[in-house]
Amino acid sequence: MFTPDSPVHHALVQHQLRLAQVPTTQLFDHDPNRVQAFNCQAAGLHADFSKHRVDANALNVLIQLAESADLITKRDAMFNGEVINHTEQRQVLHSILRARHAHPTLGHLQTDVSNTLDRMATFVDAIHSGQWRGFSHLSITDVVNIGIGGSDLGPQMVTEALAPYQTQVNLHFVSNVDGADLAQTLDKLNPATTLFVVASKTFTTAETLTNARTARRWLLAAAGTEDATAKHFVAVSSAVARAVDFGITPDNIFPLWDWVGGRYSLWSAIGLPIALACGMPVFEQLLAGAEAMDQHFASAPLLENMPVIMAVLGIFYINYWHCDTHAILPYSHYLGSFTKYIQQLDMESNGKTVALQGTASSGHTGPIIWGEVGTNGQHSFHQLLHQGTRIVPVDFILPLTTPAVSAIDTETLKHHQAQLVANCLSQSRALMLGKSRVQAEQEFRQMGIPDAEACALAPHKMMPGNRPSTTITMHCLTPENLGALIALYEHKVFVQSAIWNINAFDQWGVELGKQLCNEILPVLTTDAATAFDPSTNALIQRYKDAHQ
Ligand SMILES: O=P(O)(O)OC[C@H]1O[C@H](O)[C@H](O)[C@@H](O)[C@@H]1O
Repeated sequence: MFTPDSPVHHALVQHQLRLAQVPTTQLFDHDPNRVQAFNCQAAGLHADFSKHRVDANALNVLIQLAESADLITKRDAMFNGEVINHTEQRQVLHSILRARHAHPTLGHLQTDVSNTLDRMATFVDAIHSGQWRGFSHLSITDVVNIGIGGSDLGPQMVTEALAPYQTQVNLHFVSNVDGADLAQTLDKLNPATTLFVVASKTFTTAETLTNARTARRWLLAAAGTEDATAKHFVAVSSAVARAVDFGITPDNIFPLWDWVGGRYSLWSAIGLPIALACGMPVFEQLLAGAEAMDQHFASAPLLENMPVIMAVLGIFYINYWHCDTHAILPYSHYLGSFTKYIQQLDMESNGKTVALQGTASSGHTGPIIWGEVGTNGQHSFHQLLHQGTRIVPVDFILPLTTPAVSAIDTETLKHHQAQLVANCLSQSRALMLGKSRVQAEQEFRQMGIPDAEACALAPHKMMPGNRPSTTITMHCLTPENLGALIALYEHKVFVQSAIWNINAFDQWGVELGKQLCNEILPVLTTDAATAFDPSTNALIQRYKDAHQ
């Protein structure tokens, strides 16, 4: 448990005070073995933790913090299917979706999973072979995934990340209830060759159902017959009856289970778009990569456990260095949506103020996650990372090689990749080294600026340095490595929740907005009187005036 008055807590306060006085470069000077000691290798990923503001003593105490929170017991409880999501009375078993080896007690769930994978394979094959035909007997060329949150971000991020593996249908994702999202997608498509995947675990999500109904009207207007729904709509849901009520044929509904959280669901049939775009073998490679990370998390000693080290370092910065935010900066164009995906995973899981027992949690919990692909962020917000008043710990994610592309020859592509890598390594180095007053003055003098003025201007060029980062590298962004990377973050989030003693698997905060939306919507669309707070009433009036 995360108890602020414990000896471990006091030790960490002292370590922070001590380490705040030690430049990171000095940590390297004191420990010639630091690069080897502060790195971790697992499931095709390598993490360099050596640029962090910790030494072996501090890291040992952080690991004690994890031990004192009963991390190992909690981890095993999750993998063994105990009901750890106590507010929803649910097991948390996304790991079963990717477990190839027979689980000692959860074999019945593995059977359901494997039956669903078989159904997915048959379906994907029918689409790819052209055997599945639309209302006018044409085969399917385009698939539109209609879903939001966990029923959108995962498959969207993965298909983008695995773009070099895409050989089959064209994929589109519609999530926003703003009609422009669906309209812009439909504008490009031919109803006769378009298939919709309505992805919703609960099948109650208003945005998804509104988009799905409008898409169905668009289809039926072209097809002229209700029968077309069965040929152009499939669903992924744990609420099969609701999907049937919507008009989707039972044979076209892929199941999902309440032991899979929405933001952990891309490994289930929610990943159908991934299999449709890249093929079932690629989807299975993704699962295999995640399983390799599960095995590492389940068995490696805590001090050599990649998600555990990431998690405890994160806690050190949040609770002892008082860092509020954490940047995720992937140096890969293919990982353009990775940060957005981790935002949901991390912030929806650990954005909590209540401990498991219902009391207020002690200290801050989940970080504010933000970021952008390198090198774009460098020309935008990195200024704040280098010279802003706040320390922002960073994860740099760097595939070392990039897959061949058709429009650029291999040598030129290699040249681009070298520049990308040089940028990534320079950023983590610059964050760590900063720039001293002497260096800054010298640079101004070299520009021909007189001494006195160079001294006066120097503070503007100075950078504090000692800003911490992890660099995660992999040989290439393969499906396996991507699976491992996602699972790494899932487990990092879990470890932090275990130490903060919060439930990472519910999301009651999201519900209030949904409830209030259900109250406001009828007032916007009918003559019902507004009876909310004065600000909301006035805003509703502005909406009504705009629609006079
Ligand atoms: O899949 P659905 O039931 O439609 O839910 C979609 C999303 O809804 C809510 O916003 C939840 O907070 C998310 O965790 C979930 O992924």
